[in-house]
Amino acid sequence: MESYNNIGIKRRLRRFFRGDGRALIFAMDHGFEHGPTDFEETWEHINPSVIIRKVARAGIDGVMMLPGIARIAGNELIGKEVGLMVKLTSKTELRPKEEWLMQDQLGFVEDAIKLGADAVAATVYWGSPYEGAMMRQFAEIASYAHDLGYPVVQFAYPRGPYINEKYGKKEDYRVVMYGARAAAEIGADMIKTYWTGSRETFAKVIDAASGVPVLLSGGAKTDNPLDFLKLVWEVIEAGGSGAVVGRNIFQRKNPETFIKALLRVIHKNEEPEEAAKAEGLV
Ligand SMILES: O=C(COP(=O)(O)O)[C@@H](O)[C@H](O)[C@H](O)COP(=O)(O)O
Repeated sequence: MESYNNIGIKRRLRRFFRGDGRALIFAMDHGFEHGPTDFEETWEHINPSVIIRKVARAGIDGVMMLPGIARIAGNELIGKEVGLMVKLTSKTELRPKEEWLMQDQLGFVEDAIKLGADAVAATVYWGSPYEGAMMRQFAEIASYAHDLGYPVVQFAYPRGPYINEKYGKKEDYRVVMYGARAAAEIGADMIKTYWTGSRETFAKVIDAASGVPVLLSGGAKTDNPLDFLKLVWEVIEAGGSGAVVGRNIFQRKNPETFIKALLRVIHKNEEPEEAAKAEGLV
């Protein structure tokens, strides 16, 4: 029975990655995690169908959404070769700040499967006072999903009071590396995490994940699109498996052009300047 499940996990994971083992995944959970104001600059993208249509048209490899957004915009993915990742945990920024270090489960593996998901995802804030609860939550989701042959993606985000005390900042490579290692050890099939500031240190994070693909978590939009292309270039040069990007795509007026430039960097090994020029970004 186990071998059946493993093949399922492998096949579904491949729906995100091209033959080069890399992927560009569009993230759209911001209306919940940050609030709808994240869409203010490009308001038409508040409608998930509008932005999902654009990203699919641009050739994105995968999309990550919460169950309700997948329900609203799922039609846009029918007939497209785009992997669907449904995230099953989250938090709002409306809750008291002392609870921001916890993500709760808001959907179930069965819901994701009914939505046609190829993978499910859950966040663990390593170092949080609620770490234990998120570990259990992740383990329960993973155990259930793995039994059914579905891969589980971990957003491995070290966050917590002791991290700052011990390492100074959560982006210290030793902290990110620790989170990625913990994600691999708990059974994640793909890891999304922070940039560590240099190619060399990010390569160590990848080593610590021991073969589990590590993707960059995008972060805030850069004013100059070239800066973000350069960041993704560094991730790929470090041996990273790609990027999961939200704001740097949907907060731009021309997301399709930007995606095409990112795909050039990720899949064609084009230098950022070259990719930006080819897509008319500079
Ligand atoms: O992890 C998330 C939010 O992280 P955050 O608490 O803002 O550091 C995800 O909800 C986002 O989808 C992810 O960060 C990717 O989106 P961008 O950071 O590229 O906008």
